[in-house]
Amino acid sequence: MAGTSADDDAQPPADALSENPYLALFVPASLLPSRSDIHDPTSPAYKKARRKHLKSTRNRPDSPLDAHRTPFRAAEKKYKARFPPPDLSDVLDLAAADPARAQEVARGKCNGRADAIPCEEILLRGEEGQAHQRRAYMFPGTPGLVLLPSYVSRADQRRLVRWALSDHAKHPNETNLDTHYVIPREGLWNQYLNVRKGELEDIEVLPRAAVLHQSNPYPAETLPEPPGPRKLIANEPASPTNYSKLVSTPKPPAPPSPSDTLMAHVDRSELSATSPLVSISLGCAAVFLIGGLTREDPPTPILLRSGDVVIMSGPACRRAYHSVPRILEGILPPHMEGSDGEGEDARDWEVYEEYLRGTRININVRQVFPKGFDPAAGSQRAAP
Ligand SMILES: O=C(O)CCC(=O)C(=O)O
Ligand SMILES: [Fe+2]
Repeated sequence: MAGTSADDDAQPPADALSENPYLALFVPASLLPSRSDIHDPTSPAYKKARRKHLKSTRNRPDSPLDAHRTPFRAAEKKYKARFPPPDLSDVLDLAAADPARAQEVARGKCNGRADAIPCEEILLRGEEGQAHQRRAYMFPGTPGLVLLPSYVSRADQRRLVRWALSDHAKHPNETNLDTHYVIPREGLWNQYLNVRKGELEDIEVLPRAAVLHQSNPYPAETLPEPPGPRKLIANEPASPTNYSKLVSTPKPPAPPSPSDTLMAHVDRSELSATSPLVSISLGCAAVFLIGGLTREDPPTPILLRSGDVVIMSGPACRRAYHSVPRILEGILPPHMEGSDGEGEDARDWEVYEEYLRGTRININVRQVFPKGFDPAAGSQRAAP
């Protein structure tokens, strides 16, 4: 976070105050934007970032994707931009209207707006009269999309972070790193924890290519290309009829990605194109874009914060283009900081916090096979 001085603290965040009536009540001066803030065009930080940006883009060739920039691609480029930092005022940010999340919102250098996108609010059943009754939001522009802001409790968010890193990202589960590296059975995260505790000497993680160079299961034309301008992905959607063919074709390893963002794609691996997908966001906030069945449909931008849940359901939404072009790294909600919990929660949280500060974790649950489909036989079972 940018450093502050007494002088810096005297500057009120004019735009933020006009957007969020709760800010004035909750924001400690140390959290207000400072003169060393990249969002302030008069600050030295902004000028330095501008010089760096001009220098780094001087001789860069245009990506072939930019020759015809679809509305989806244009939106991705906008939110990806490092300089100048993107304006998020057209991004839906429901936390901006929730007094319970005012501190979390106040930390952001760029926030969205609670009224940026038309949506319909529904009070969740069975929560009437509770202090913080949770709500769901539906979108007339994207049928099948449901957003449940702040659905996961703060304690559960911390539990899920531990579960994702320590319990889930290890054998027998596969991660994208398994494609390129020989990963220890206890998983990279647990190995890292043991090294930090001094219980284990650091082990070098070797690229698979270095270990298995003599037996490459992939035909030469499917090998990943070196990182370069991004290419559009258009895999054949899975279905009960082409399932056997798809599973018997080796999947080429994905090229190494320069960052944690997720390019526009349609979820095509599920044979069931209509069962709902449930997605939980943890850690740093991110801009999520969801469009239509082609990249020509302009996407809806939504800021997903820690604890938010998205449900993608129905044929239009399950096969809609979506992406995560931006993680707002460096800023965590207050409840993801500090080991002030009890028991399990207080145990070595520091290392999780340190990791999360630059990261967003997404956990999603999806049904791959339709009811009655037998993956071993590769066919639909006859109805009983
Ligand atoms: O990170 C997200 O919110 C979306 C993840 C996603 O689209 C995917 O895993 O297919
Ligand atoms: Fe996806």
